[in-house]
Amino acid sequence: MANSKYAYVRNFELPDPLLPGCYLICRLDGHSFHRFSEEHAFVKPNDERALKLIDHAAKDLMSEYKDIILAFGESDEFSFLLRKSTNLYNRRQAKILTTLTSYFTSCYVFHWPQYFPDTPLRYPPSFDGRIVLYPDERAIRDYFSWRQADTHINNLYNTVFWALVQQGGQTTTEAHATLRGTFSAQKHELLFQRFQVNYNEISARFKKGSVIVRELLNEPEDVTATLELEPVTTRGEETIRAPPKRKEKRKPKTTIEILHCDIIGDEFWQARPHLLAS
Ligand SMILES: Nc1nc2c(ncn2[C@@H]2O[C@H](COP(=O)(O)OP(=O)(O)OP(=O)(O)O)[C@@H](O)[C@H]2O)c(=O)[nH]1
Ligand SMILES: [Mg+2]
Repeated sequence: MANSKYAYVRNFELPDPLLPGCYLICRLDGHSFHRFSEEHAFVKPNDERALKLIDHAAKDLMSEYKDIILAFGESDEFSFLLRKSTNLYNRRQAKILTTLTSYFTSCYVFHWPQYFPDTPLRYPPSFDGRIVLYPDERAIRDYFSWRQADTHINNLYNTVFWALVQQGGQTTTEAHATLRGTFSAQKHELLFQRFQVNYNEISARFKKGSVIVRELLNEPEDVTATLELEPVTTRGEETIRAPPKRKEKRKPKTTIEILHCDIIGDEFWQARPHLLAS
């Protein structure tokens, strides 16, 4: 074959399988969103439009890839949990990471005009991505607790910081200096005393981030099973019933829900044992 002398280059393409039996977390993060948020005049510290947009892209990704069972997002990042038994693209790392990242990015751009109707995109945004393998449920729960704790710490800091700048008239350098070394309780107090803001009353979306979960739907009774018992004919005194049909193994029905709730602690996970089961 004319091409055969070139075909050896194929051998340089090495397989990149992800270890079986481990949970996969794919985390995507906006590239240089400090600049992107400035150029597109995001509201500080939280732009609800931007957060709803990134949630929308994440939900689209979960609709497209059914093996994503849970996602958590804050600021310019989203983490996606894939079930440990997933065989998506034969668990090829580059294939999974690149398709997820590019589909998510396309969805972000695709829905942009819906959330920013008066702000045309000045340049195309991009996201970086990584996949990390986790061996057990404990690590998965700790991973999401870590991201949500991060959301809380950043949001509290940013809320007080921008109150000091926007309402308190401090420069950004002064505001950083005011907050240096302060504990959480002191930040709450400062917000309340100086700006009459009760942090607990701030939107849950800002305080807790976005949790997107594939919830199990309660399935209605299987009506075909009852119909199968109806007699189809009689011979003499004998009633002949339809032969029992082989019951189809149905996948449980699911729905994708966006929540802004505590994922730290047992309650969330105990209510959803299906998430980490397979
Ligand atoms: N004003 C505003 N800025 C936001 C919002 N969400 C994210 N950002 C910006 O996006 C940044 C995200 O942080 P990082 O991911 O650490 O920073 P980055 O500039 O994206 O840098 P890399 O991720 O390393 O490329 C924040 O520091 C903010 O500047 C928002 O709702 N409002
Ligand atoms: Mg970023």
